[in-house]
Amino acid sequence: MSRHVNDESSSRTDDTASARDPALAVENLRTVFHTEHERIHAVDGISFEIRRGETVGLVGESGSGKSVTARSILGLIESPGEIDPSSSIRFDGEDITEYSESEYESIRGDGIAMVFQDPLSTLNPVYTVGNQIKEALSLHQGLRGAAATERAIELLEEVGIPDAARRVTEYPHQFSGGMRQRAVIAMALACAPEVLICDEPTTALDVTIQAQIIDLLLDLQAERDLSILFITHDMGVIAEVADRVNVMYAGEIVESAPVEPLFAEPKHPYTQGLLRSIPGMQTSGDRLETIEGEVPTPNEPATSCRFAPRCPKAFDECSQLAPVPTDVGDDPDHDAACLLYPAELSTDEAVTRHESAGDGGKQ
Ligand SMILES: Nc1ncnc2c1ncn2[C@@H]1O[C@H](COP(=O)(O)OP(=O)(O)OP(=O)(O)O)[C@@H](O)[C@H]1O
Ligand code: NI
Repeated sequence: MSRHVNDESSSRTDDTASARDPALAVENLRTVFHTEHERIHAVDGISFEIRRGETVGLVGESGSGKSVTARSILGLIESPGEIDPSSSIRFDGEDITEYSESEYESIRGDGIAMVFQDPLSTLNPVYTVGNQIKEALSLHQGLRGAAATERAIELLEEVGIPDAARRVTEYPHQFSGGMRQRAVIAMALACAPEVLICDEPTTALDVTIQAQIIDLLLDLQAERDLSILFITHDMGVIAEVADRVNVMYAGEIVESAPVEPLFAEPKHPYTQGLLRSIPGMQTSGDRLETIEGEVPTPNEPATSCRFAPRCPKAFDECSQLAPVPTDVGDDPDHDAACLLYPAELSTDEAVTRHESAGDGGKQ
């Protein structure tokens, strides 16, 4: 959402534009679930990009729409869910939201791979870990037999599994939780993806193992120039992994910034609340704060700020007008969807700005 008109036109005239194009560009993604009684706007008009070799974090409390975003990118939304036709997800120069199931199959794994929270949802208990990696290698790289076995062992070594030549013949239940997640990452790498989506990949693991898996992902990214979308509800993890952060709330991105300014100067009251709720981040002497209340289910179109009922800074207009992503100050890379911004304007002026941007598009 920081794609300002000038950036776009200048990159088009540049010879190296394609090399600098983002690996993945999500624009105005809307994913709706039609249930018997309501329409749930699980992802409600979000835009972000992942550049090559970059890790973009998507962070927010439970129910904010992170996993639906990931599943939308991979073409895994099933009835009663639907991606609105006005949405676009560009990968390799094409809008993949228009892909058929067989076209999606051709990019899943090869182009965009995913690592889930629970490795057992990816690993099949009845096949050895090695055979599952070899299956991926055969499908995506055309490798079979001894060459595939050799490559599977290499991949297990690459993800830090000791004694890989022996473990390649073992079953998932013979692996510990951390080793299983490493094996899943090896499977994802077997497809040599450009983009890796990690949905809470460390949430089920204890803290030490969690740190090891994060280190592994960062190493692999540097070696393979991977673009990573890292989904978590944990601000502490985001601080370690992300180059850029998108904060999600009730289907919307409420703040977007490179990681340093996001932590140093969070602008959206929701981000400020999330940061106060991580141990060690609150001002000394304060008790650990959590944000009161829960993420509402976005079952109506946004006609107000969805965070307003929980927001300590809310004023009347917040419940009457939906804010749009806005530059918060001088940094064009730092946006917040909040009526408090742009900060240099008076509240009335800012409200008017959001009103007209909401009618005619974004800022
Ligand atoms: N199949 C479905 N049918 C109806 N609603 C759904 C479906 N899948 C997700 N939702 C709704 O979409 C919203 C976003 O869910 P999502 O799983 O993306 O949240 P999340 O941010 O990943 O949360 P968590 O941190 O708990 O994983 C929620 O309100 C959820 O109830
Ligand atoms: Ni989720």
